[in-house]
Amino acid sequence: MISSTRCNFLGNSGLGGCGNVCGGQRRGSGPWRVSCMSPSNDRNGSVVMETPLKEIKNEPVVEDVDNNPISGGGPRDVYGEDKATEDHSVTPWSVSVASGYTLLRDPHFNKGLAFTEKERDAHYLRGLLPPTTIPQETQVKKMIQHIRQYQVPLQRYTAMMDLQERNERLFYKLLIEHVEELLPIVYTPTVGEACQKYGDIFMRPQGLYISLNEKGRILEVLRNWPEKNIQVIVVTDGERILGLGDLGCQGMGIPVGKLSLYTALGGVRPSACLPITIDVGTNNEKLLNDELYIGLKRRRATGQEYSELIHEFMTAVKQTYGEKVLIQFEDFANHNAFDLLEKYRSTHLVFNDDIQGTASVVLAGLVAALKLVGGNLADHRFLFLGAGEAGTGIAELIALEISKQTNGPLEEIRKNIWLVDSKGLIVKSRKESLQHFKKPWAHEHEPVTSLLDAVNQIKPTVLIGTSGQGKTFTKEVVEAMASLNEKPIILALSNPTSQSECTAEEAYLWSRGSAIFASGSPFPPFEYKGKVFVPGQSNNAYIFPGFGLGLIMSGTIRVHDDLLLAASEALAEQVTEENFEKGLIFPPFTNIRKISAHIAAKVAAKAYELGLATRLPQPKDLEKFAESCMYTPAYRTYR
Ligand SMILES: O=C([O-])CC(=O)C(=O)O
Ligand SMILES: [Mg+2]
Repeated sequence: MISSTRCNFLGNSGLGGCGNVCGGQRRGSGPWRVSCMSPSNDRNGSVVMETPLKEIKNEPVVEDVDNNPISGGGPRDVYGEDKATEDHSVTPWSVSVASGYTLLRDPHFNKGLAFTEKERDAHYLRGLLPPTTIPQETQVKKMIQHIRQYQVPLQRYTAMMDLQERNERLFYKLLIEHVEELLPIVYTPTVGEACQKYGDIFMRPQGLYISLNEKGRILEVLRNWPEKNIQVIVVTDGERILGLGDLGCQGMGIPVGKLSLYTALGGVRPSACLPITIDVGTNNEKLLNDELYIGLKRRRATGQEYSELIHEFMTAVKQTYGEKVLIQFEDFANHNAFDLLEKYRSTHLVFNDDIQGTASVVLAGLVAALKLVGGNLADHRFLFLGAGEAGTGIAELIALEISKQTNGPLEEIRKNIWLVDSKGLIVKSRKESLQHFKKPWAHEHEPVTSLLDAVNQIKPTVLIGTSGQGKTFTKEVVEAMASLNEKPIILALSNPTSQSECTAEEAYLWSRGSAIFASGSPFPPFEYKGKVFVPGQSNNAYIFPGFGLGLIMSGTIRVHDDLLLAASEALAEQVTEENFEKGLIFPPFTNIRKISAHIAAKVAAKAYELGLATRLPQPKDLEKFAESCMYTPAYRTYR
C-alpha cells in the first residue's frame, strides 16, 4: 500500500529514501492520490506533511478524468476521485504517489497488461510486466474464460473477489458486461455460501468491522478507512443473513456484495462505498464453538448495550461523512430492523433494504403482473407466508399504493392482505401477544394453523413467500392456488436458493403452467409442455442501486415512502411487451444500468417535489443527469 511508504509528495517528510514510490521530483507526473499515513505516527509526532491539497489540484495526470457531477463539491484527486477535505490536524491523511511496483499492487489504479509503453516508462513499470500490451476488452474476454473454468460457484466467487482485490476496474467491467451470468456469483445465492465460509475465504479487509471492543472509539475506526468521501454505507449486524440466520461477523460478505452492485448496477463510485459489519456477538452455537471463527466469541448484546453501540455508530457516521451519506441497513433481525428504521428515519438518510427495498421491487412486479392477469391492485387478495421485515414491508407498501389509487382508508385496504407466521394465520383472536409490526395485519377470522388451510379459506389471488423457510409452498399449496385462480401469482422470495419457498420448476409443474412466478434467488428457465417459462427474479437488487443513486445525485436528506413508490413505478415501467410475452414481470438484468438511471431519475424527481432534495438547481433532464453521474470502469490513461 502506498500508506506504508510514509512519504508525501513533497518528499521532505523526514524519513528520506522514498525513491520511486513518492519522490517529490516526480510531482505532477505520477498518479498522485490521497493516502493514509500511520495514525499513530500522526498523533505522536509530525511525520505527516500536511500537504495543501490545492497544490496538486491543477495537475491532473489522467487524461480522461471521470466527469462525475456527484463526486462532491470538494477538490478531486487526479483520478477524478474526491479528495479528503477534512481537517488534516485530526486525521492522518497526506498525498503520495503510486508508481512502479506499488502502482501494480493498487487495485484502484492497476491496469495489468493494459499499461501502454509510454505509461510503463512514465511510471517506472518497465520490467515489472511481460512485454505484451493487452487492452481492457481483451482482458475481459480472458477473465470470463478464466472464471468459467471453475465449476463450483464458490470458486468463481473467490476468483471474482481476487480480481476485485487486484484490478477494480477490470472487475467492474467484467461484472457489468456479464451481469446475468455473474450476479448469482458475486451476489445471491453464492454470496450466502461465501458468508457461511467467510472465515475460510477471508483474506484482506473488504470493509470496516466495528465490534463491541470499539465502543467509545467508533469515530476513530471510521477514520481508519482509506477513502474519505463516502456516499453509501451498507451495514449489517449479521443476525439474519438472507434466510441463513445468524452468521455473526461473517455477514460481511453481504455489505460487500450489495456495494459491488451499487457500483456495477447503479454507477456509484467504488471509492464512495463503505461496507460495515457491526459485531455484537453471535448466538450461533456452531460459530461460538469454532476456534477459527473471526468474530467476537460471545452471545449477542441486546437492550441498552446494543442500542448504545448502534447509536454511537450512527452519530459517528453523520459526524464523519455529513448528513447526506446514505446508510442502508441490511439483514438485521426483525426485532432490531423495524426499531432502527423508526428511530433513525427522521434524523439520518436511512433505508432498510429488506423492508423497503424488497417492498418496492415486489410492488413493481405486482403492478407489471396486472398486465397479464388484469384488474387493479385493489381487486386482488394477498396472502403472505412470513410476517417479518419483507412480508410486512411489502404488505404495507401495497396498501399504501392502493390507498393512493383509490383514496381509500389504509385500515380498510389492509383487510384484503393476510399474513401467516410460524403460528398460523395472523388473526385478532390470537392469544399470544403480537409483535408491533404484525398488529396492523391481525384481522377478524377464526384461527387457521396451516398455510394450505389459509389458502383455501382466504382464497388469495397472490401468494408471497417471505418466510426464510425453504419448501413451504408444497404441491398441495400450489395446486390450491391454481384451482382458485386462472393465473395465480406466486412469489417465492426467500434467499438463497435453498430457502426458496418453492422452485420455478415446481411452481410451473404443479400449477400446470398457469402460475406467474418470480423468486428472490435466480432459477433457470423451465420447459413445460413445449413452452419455455422464464422465471423473473424479484430481488431488491433491481431497486437499491438506482434508488441510492437517485438520493445521492439529488442530495436528498431523508427517505420518504413516496420515494419507494416512485422507484417501484419506475421499475414496473421498464417491463417491455417482449418481457410480458415470456411471462416475465421483471425486465432482464442486462439493461440494469439504464433501468437504474430511470429509477434514480424518478426517485430524484419525487424528492425534489417533496422538498427533500438539496442539490440545486434541479437538473433539467434527471435521467440524463443520472447517466452522466454513473461511474464507468473503462481504464484511464495516465500521463
Ligand atoms: O440479498 C438478497 O438477495 C435479497 C435480500 O436482501 C435478502 O434476502 O435479505
Ligand atoms: Mg437483505
